Amino acid sequence: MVLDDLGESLRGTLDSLRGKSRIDEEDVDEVVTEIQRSLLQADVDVGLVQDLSEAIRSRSLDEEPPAGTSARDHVLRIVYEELVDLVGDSMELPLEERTIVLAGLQGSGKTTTAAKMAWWFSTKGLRPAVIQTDTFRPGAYDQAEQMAERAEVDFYGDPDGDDPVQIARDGLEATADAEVQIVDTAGRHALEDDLIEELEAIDRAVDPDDTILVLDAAIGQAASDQAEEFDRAVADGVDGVTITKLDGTAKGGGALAAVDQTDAEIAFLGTGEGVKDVERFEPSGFVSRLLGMGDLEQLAERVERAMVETGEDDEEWDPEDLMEGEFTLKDMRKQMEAMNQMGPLDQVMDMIPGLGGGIMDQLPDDAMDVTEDRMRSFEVIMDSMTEDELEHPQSVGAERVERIARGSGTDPETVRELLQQHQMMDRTLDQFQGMGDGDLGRMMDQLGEGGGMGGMGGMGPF
Ligand SMILES: Nc1nc2c(ncn2[C@@H]2O[C@H](COP(=O)(O)OP(=O)(O)OP(=O)(O)O)[C@@H](O)[C@H]2O)c(=O)[nH]1
Repeated sequence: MVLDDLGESLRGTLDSLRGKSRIDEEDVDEVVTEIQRSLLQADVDVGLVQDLSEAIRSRSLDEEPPAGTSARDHVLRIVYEELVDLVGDSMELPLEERTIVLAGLQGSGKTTTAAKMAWWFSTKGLRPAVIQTDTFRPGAYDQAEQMAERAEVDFYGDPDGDDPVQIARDGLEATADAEVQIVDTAGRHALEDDLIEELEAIDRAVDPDDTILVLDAAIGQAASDQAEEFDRAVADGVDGVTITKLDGTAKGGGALAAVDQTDAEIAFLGTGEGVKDVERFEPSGFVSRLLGMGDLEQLAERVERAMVETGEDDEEWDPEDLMEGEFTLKDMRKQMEAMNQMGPLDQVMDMIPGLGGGIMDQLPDDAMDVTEDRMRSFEVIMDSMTEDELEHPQSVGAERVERIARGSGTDPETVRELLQQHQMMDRTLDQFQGMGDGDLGRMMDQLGEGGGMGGMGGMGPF
C-alpha cells in the first residue's frame, strides 16, 4: 500500500524510543532524520520537509508530554499531527444529489476513477451513473462500459458519437434517475488548448457541482503545478483532486503534500486497478495507518460492506461479540466469508491499530491466510461437524478428525489445518481483547480528541 516504506521506517525509529520516559535532542534528531529521508524519498518538497522537521523537533523538546505519556507516544502524537497537517484536508462531498465532472491528462486514471467513485457512492446508498464523453481515445467507451458494469452502476455513452458536449447533455438526460452523475472526459498528453476548450464546453453544458481533477501519484510534487494549471485553465476552477495509482509508486507522499499547497483538496485515493480499489481521503485515518496506528473508520466501512455483501448483517451475529465471548468455528466461518469480501488481507491488517508491524510479525505469515480454495474445503469440513464440535473445536480429538475427514470427503491433514487455523485466529483475537486496556488503547483515545478517532470499541470482527 501507499507509502509503505515511509510508515515502516518511521515505525522502526519510533519503536527505538520504547521504554524511554524522557526524550533528548539526540532521540529527536534520529526521528527527524528518518522522517526527512522517507519524505524526500516520497518526493515531498524539500521546503515542506524542512518546515515539518523543525516543527517536530521544537515541539518534541519544548512541549511537556501529558502525565503518564511515554516519550514514544509523545513524539508519535506530534509526528501524527504534523503529518496530518502536511497532507491537508479532505474535500467535502455531501452525500446528496450532485453532478461531478472529472478532468485530467491522458492516462491519469479518469475512466477508472469515474467507475470507482460511482461504486463508492453506491455503497453509501446513492444511485450513481457514469457518463462517458471521451470521443478522443479509441477504446474509452468499452472500458468505461465494462467498468460501470463491474461497479454495477448506470452507464451512458455513445460509441458512435463525436461531440462530447452533446454526449454529456444526452447522458444527463438519459441518467436523470441517478442521484450522482459522474461525467468522464477525454484527456490529452498535456494541458493544451483543445483539452481546455473541450472541458469548458462540457462544464458549461453540465454545470457540475464539483469538478474533480484526476492526478497520477507518480508525478509526485509536480502535482501542485498540474493542479494549479488546471485550476487556472478551467473557468470555475478545480474543486477537488483524486490521486490515483498510489499502489504503484513511491512518490505518493509528494503528490499528497503538493496538493495541499494548492487551493484544491483531496477527495479520493486510487489504490489499484479494480473498481473497488478506492478510498475516501481522510487525513487522520490515512496518517494513523501510515504510522501503524490503524484506521478504524476505513476498517469499519469495509467490515460494514462485507457484512452486507455476505448477508451477515443479521441480528443473530454481532461481530462485536467476538471481542467478548468464545471464538467458535461458526464465528470463524463467518469471519472467513467476511474477510474474503474485504479485499487484500495486508491492506485490511494495515487498518487495525497495532498491527502495522506489531502483533502480525509474531504470527506465522499464513496465520490468517484463508484462500478461497482452502475456505471451500474448510466449509465442507464444517458441514460434516456436529453442532457440539463447531461450538467446542478444542474437543475434537484424533478419532473425530478421522471421522470428519471421511464424512467430508477430505483428509485428516486438512481437518487438522482447519483446527490449527481456528486456534491461531483465536489466539490473535485474545491479544486484541487485551489490547483495549493497554498502552495503545490510551494512545488511541488521546488521538481521538484531536484526530476524530474513537477508542477501540467498535473495532468489528477482530
Ligand atoms: N495500479 C493502478 N492502476 C490504475 C489506477 N487507476 C487507473 N489505473 C490504470 O491506469 C491506466 C489508465 O487509466 P484510465 O482510467 O484509462 O485513464 P484515463 O485518464 O481515463 O485515460 P484517457 O481516457 O486516455 O485520458 C489503466 O490501465 C488503469 O487500469 C490505480 O489506482 N492503480
